[in-house]
Amino acid sequence: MSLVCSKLSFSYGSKQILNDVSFQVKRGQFCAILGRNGSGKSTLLSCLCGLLPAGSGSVSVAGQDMLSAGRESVARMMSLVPQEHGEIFPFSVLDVVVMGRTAYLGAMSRPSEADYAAAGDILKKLSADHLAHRNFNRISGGERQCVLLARALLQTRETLLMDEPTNHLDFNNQYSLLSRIRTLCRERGTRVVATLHDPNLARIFADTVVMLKKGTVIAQGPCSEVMRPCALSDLYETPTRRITTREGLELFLPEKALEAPVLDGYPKAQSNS
Ligand SMILES: Nc1ncnc2c1ncn2[C@@H]1O[C@H](COP(=O)(O)OP(=O)(O)OP(=O)(O)O)[C@@H](O)[C@H]1O
Repeated sequence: MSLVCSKLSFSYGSKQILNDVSFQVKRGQFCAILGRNGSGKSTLLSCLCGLLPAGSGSVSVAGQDMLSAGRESVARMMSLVPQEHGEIFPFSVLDVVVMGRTAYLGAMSRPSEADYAAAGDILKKLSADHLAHRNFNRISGGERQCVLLARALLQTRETLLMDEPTNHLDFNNQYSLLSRIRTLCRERGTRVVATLHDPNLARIFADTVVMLKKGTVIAQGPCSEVMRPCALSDLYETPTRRITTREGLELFLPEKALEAPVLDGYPKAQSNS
């Protein structure tokens, strides 16, 4: 019961953005997509859920072909939390979350009390129930991110696509949110495909990683096997070192951080590769 992306390609006009991208994500697994700015991460998410038409290749979820499926069928199998979220009609947060039920409603029907209860329940699980009656346009960027995550979780239990979910979040909330997402997905068996800019967040929270360089997958597999300094040096085109904490946690830093003048006067960082 996997999401299977096979030989997916996409171009904007004559500019090839994705080249034969293939990977799989099982139920309950968190897959991080890593790559430099402009490497095609957001484009990949848009192609997976049919917002952009793939030039070739296939995408299936639990054996169901997503590229030929109708919008509602796709929406029941995949939900996308976008990177940017501008102002919308001044809906309450609860109304925005309940929009996650749209794919399940008939043309003229309205969300039921049960839909609203489920929306409130998801907000509570994300510790965001205090926002329920606020105007969506008047909450902070990080709070909006959380509300759109709640909407996506209400939309489907199958697959969550997240474009830079930590974008608007402070240092503490980045860890809180990813930790909650991982727990929720394990409990519900939801697959997560998330683009991340910080390889350390991927190392801590993801099960698998796909490294995308100029639209081509250069490495993929379990984080513990694939996330090596040489692979990250190649991906980000900057020499990268691994630092292992006393607790055994592996973290990565570009060498330029270790050489930065700010380290003057501090004990030298212990790096082991
Ligand atoms: N509408 C568009 N028309 C033409 N080219 C585009 C369009 N949108 C994006 N691109 C180009 O496609 C490439 C991939 O963009 P994409 O947004 O997928 O990269 P990304 O890896 O998500 O980048 P970032 O990490 O900066 O968000 C970039 O070269 C970008 O300039």
